[in-house]
Amino acid sequence: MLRWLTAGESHGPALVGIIEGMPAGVEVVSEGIQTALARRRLGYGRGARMKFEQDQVRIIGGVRHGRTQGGPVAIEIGNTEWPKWEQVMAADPVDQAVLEDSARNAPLTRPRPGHADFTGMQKYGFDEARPVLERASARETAARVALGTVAACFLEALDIRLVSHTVAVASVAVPEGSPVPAPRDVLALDEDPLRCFDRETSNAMVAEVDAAHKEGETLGGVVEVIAYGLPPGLGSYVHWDRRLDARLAAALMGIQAIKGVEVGDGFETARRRGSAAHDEIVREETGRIGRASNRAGGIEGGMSIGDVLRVRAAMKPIATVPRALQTIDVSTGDAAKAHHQRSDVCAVPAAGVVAEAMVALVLAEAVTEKFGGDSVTETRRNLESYLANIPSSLNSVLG
Ligand SMILES: Cc1cc2nc3c(=O)[nH]c(=O)nc-3n(C[C@H](O)[C@H](O)[C@H](O)COP(=O)(O)O)c2cc1C
Ligand SMILES: C=C(O[C@@H]1CC(C(=O)O)=C[C@@H](OP(=O)(O)O)[C@H]1O)C(=O)O
Repeated sequence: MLRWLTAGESHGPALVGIIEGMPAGVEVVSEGIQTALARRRLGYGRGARMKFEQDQVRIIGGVRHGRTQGGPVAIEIGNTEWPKWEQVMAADPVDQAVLEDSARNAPLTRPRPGHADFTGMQKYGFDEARPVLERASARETAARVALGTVAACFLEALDIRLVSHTVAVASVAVPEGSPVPAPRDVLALDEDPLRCFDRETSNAMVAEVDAAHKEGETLGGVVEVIAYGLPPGLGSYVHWDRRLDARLAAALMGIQAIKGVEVGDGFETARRRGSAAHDEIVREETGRIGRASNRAGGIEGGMSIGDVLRVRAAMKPIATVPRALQTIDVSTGDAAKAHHQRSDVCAVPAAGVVAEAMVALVLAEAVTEKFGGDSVTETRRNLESYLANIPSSLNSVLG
């Protein structure tokens, strides 16, 4: 069983992630995690905070000399901005006079529509939004990306590789039928300002972000995660919570601001007739039993079919709109404008990197569930044995 948790606040000293159940022998190094975290900070339209704040990675358990040991892997992501927040976010009680003097501690009583502020205050009994936004903030996704990197290293040892890219920013979308990126395209994707695989669309996305910025607006969009090298049979049709599509949807919906998930052609499939909706089963030149298309996104019956997996997540526009929205100042009861100091205009490229991490975690969990193994060598042996034992009349596996 693979399980994982994160802890920490947006302006706290550090975030912490723990992943338990990772087999021994997975190659993991701090530098790899640091690189993944740097990718999460990329993207045209992110706010000033992404530039001045740095993530400081420290693996504090479960890895020795670059390999997992079978125990829980714990990763700390220190925040270089902590000294500025030491009083406001102190775990232990702080002198009230010091807090009252601190501009940073000014009560946030004008909750932002679209964020967790208002309902979080009602639910947890706070009279201002600071304690809510500290945990609701997507800063927490840094810990998920760190854990997702460990999951991706495990998957890579089994020749399963993931790629994510931006397919839409607001209404600017890559043309229907555009080529999808492969693992070899990751460097080029990371160099693109929007992590978009289509140069012309990327230019139009940059213009869209610029226009939104100028007008005090924010934007959402759509990201896609693609996984290559999956065996058939991860997940199951036998129970709703064992379905791979259900688990991927929950994981992606669990990312802040994600409001929709599509598997394969998703909503477009619902508009098609049956004969144009499914992926016909064909004998390929290699003798392998394959599919004539990939509309289903590599999942049927809640199981991976051994084809390329494609899932998409739709992100709503950033809630902290510079052209601030109507709210109520809960300290006076009067109508007011929602609080706004700074924010991202568009964080869709970062959401793609987070989505990739979430998909890696779900796939790693599904792999450990099906193939087990206390070491990655054992997992690999079990996977190869399973593939070798699929009867030739059913063989959809290459090589
Ligand atoms: C990578 C990333 C960056 C984000 N940056 C901001 C931001 O700068 N300002 C903001 O108000 N919301 C930002 N959000 C979105 C909020 O976290 C999100 O709107 C909030 O949690 C409420 O969304 P929910 O209703 O889906 O929970 C970001 C989300 C992600 C995934
Ligand atoms: C810090 C990160 O994202 C933050 C996520 C976020 C939010 O409300 O979700 C709001 C912004 O923070 P602030 O309100 O302090 O400017 C983002 O910068 C990060 O991704 O590392």
